[in-house]
Amino acid sequence: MSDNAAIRTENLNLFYTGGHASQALKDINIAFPANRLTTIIGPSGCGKSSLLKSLNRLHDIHQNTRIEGEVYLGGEPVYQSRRPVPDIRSRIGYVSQKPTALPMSIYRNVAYGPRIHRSLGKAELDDLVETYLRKVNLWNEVKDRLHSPAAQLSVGQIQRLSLARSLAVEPEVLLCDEVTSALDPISAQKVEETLLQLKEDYTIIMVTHLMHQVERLADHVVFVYLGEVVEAGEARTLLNHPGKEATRRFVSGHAMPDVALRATA
Ligand SMILES: Nc1ncnc2c1ncn2[C@@H]1O[C@H](COP(=O)(O)OP(=O)(O)OP(=O)(O)O)[C@@H](O)[C@H]1O
Repeated sequence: MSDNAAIRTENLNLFYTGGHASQALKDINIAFPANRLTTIIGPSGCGKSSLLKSLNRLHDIHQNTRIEGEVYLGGEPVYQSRRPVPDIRSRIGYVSQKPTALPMSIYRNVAYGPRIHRSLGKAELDDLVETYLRKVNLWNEVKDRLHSPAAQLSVGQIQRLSLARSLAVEPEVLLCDEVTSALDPISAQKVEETLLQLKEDYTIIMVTHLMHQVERLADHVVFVYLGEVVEAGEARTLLNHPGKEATRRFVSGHAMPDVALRATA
């Protein structure tokens, strides 16, 4: 287990217990290194998003899931914890593939989380909003219309605003679920550039389908297949010299055998 892990899982299992009961994650033991960008890759339906969401207890909002095992954030348990779940989530930000603006101004989108967690004066909030809009390279585009509805921004701008909103509560870890998949190529490039800057200061864990994005952004890669971690390691090594046959097939673009998950007995 890596000493510099920001977040790690221990014997993590996830079951969907609804009509089509299945085990989506099986005995996941994985460490995500601090201040690195880790991409989670694998064929469609193999459990990438399920793994990402299990890291900040996003499955809690669905009744038909069961989690076994544990996630440790900086050594503290995420599941067997006495802290309220919103406290835990404030330490692990999540940005989804669907760019979403809260129905309020650009300014208030960024100030929303910090206002819940801390009491801040106007000058402090102004500073905070500018800081996080700058961090996501959006400040210059919106500084003259901070109090306009955020919904008036382009989809690509809204995705960078979503990043700013997540970062404004000062998480240690940022989870990104295919955050460029809904964007045009130029907007996607801007988000990628932002992530490259952010990874200096944050632990970023990102699900992506795009191998060229993995090559551009990843320091570390986790390859998931059929709900299991097949292989994880330093990006260049894993991509160029995979240790497992399944990884080699996937990174070289071969079709993978059926990824339908096995039903639980
Ligand atoms: N809420 C749910 N209830 C039941 N099954 C689910 C639920 N969410 C996901 N699954 C199933 O769990 C498996 C893993 O899904 P998941 O979305 O984690 O895969 P993925 O690798 O992220 O896929 P993709 O790349 O297509 O987004 C799939 O078989 C999926 O159908």
